[in-house]
Amino acid sequence: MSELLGALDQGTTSTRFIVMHSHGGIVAKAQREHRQIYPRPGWVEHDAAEIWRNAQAVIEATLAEAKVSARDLSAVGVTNQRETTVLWDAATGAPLHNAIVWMDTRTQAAVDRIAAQGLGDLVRAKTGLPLATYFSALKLGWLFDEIPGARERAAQGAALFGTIDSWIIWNLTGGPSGGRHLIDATNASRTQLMTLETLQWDQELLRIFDIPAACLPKICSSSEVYGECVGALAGAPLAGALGDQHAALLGQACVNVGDAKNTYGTGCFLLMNVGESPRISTKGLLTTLAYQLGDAKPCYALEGSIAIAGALVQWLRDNLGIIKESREIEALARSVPDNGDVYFVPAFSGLFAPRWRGDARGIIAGLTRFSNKGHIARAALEAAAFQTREVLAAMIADAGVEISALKVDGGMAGSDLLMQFQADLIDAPVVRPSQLELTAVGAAYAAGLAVGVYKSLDDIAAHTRESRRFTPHMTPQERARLIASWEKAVERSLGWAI
Ligand SMILES: Nc1ncnc2c1ncn2[C@@H]1O[C@H](COP(=O)(O)OP(=O)(O)O)[C@@H](O)[C@H]1O
Ligand SMILES: O=P(O)(O)OC[C@H](O)CO
Repeated sequence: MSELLGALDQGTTSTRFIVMHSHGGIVAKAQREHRQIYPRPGWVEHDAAEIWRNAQAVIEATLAEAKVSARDLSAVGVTNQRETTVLWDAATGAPLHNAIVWMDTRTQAAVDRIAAQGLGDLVRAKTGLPLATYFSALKLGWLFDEIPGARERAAQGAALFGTIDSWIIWNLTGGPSGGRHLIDATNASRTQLMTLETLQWDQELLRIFDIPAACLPKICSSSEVYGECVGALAGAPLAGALGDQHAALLGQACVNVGDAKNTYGTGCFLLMNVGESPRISTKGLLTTLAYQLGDAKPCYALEGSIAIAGALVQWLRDNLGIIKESREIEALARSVPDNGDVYFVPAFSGLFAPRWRGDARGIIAGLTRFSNKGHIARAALEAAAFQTREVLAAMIADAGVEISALKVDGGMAGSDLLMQFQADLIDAPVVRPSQLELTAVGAAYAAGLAVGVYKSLDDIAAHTRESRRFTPHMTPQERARLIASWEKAVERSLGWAI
């Protein structure tokens, strides 16, 4: 018999809540965007209080649409944009500063300083992550350096650190009145403060990044009962939490070694399940925790992280105004037969995997009097596919496995033009599921597993459904020509920010 599950997906651009049947069908959902705050070039912030207000609003709206109460939900899961760093007052629940978002580059000087101390290899060996502006530890260090007295208050446990899952879980379970200060192990694996092998905070890393242990949340598995919700979800057991990319991996049922998925959201994140031992990449990929489900052995993944994908579509919408809604990019891109030799390298936050070049900045290359906004739209869509191809090549080389087909999800995977171009570029089928909300679905699966709605991962795998398969048609010569031009454009984006 089908049971109802809930999941809150707190993403980079919006927050949504879904109610779904345990067989995977979505009953109702509501979504709300939050403000993107850009105080300086390269800086990106969110108001964590606004995010919490939006979370409550979408929960209420979804329950009303589904005509159910929180007590009808067998369990609720949370999934979130990762790395984004919140520091808040334990007594009042007020954030001490805007949250610093994962794509923010303000910590580049700190990256360079720690690299100059020769600590990069040690940090990577312990955490699976390169030194980069992307991860939480340096963002938290920046907050401690900039907010007077914050480090001292944190050392007394009066100021609490969390990624967005922690912030939401603390608030959902009571906030200042007894809220649970937790982080799930997948999110903890993105802080650069946790040892990947042991899934514990690492004392040496805490010293390197100058972080007092008292402000850190307790690390929990991704699937267990963390507590009972209060407020809009009163009475529902909170039982699942994963970073959004890990949730999508579970939502796509990538539960066997070699299974991979690519999620096209604000950024683009390709994860491959590599099984029960973490393997450190030699090709510029991250090693990360895939998930840890209750007492079961943890499962690890290799990840290729691309900072800007759908965000480029939003940039064309918000900063240039050449489209009014994201989905309009498809028609604009189809108004031209090809990219007209225009390439858009969206290195707005430097380049992430596999290059890790903090000094790169965005460029549009190949413009002539012939170029028009259709070519720019097409180049913007194609940029996600070129970056994915590069990450996939690194992953195949690193993991030593071939990929028979690429599973995709996320808002931007709605673009048929992009999905066809992706299949052409990687010369392998791209498989789109019947619905793209697999991040939220994955968090609901984790919650359902914890309370026995699902007995095993096989139960989950039975619910994934393919809806469309894009097969490659491009000639090898055309593919090689396009890739060579893209690489020429990438070379020109490097070394801009120094
Ligand atoms: N039809 C579409 N074509 C291209 N891009 C799209 C389309 N629909 C949504 N997007 C882009 O996808 C992103 C939203 O996807 P989503 O998975 O909700 O992201 P996130 O979880 O990062 O907020 C936005 O950046 C948006 O511009
Ligand atoms: O919010 P998304 O879907 O763009 O995902 C953001 C990632 O978790 C950042 O690491």
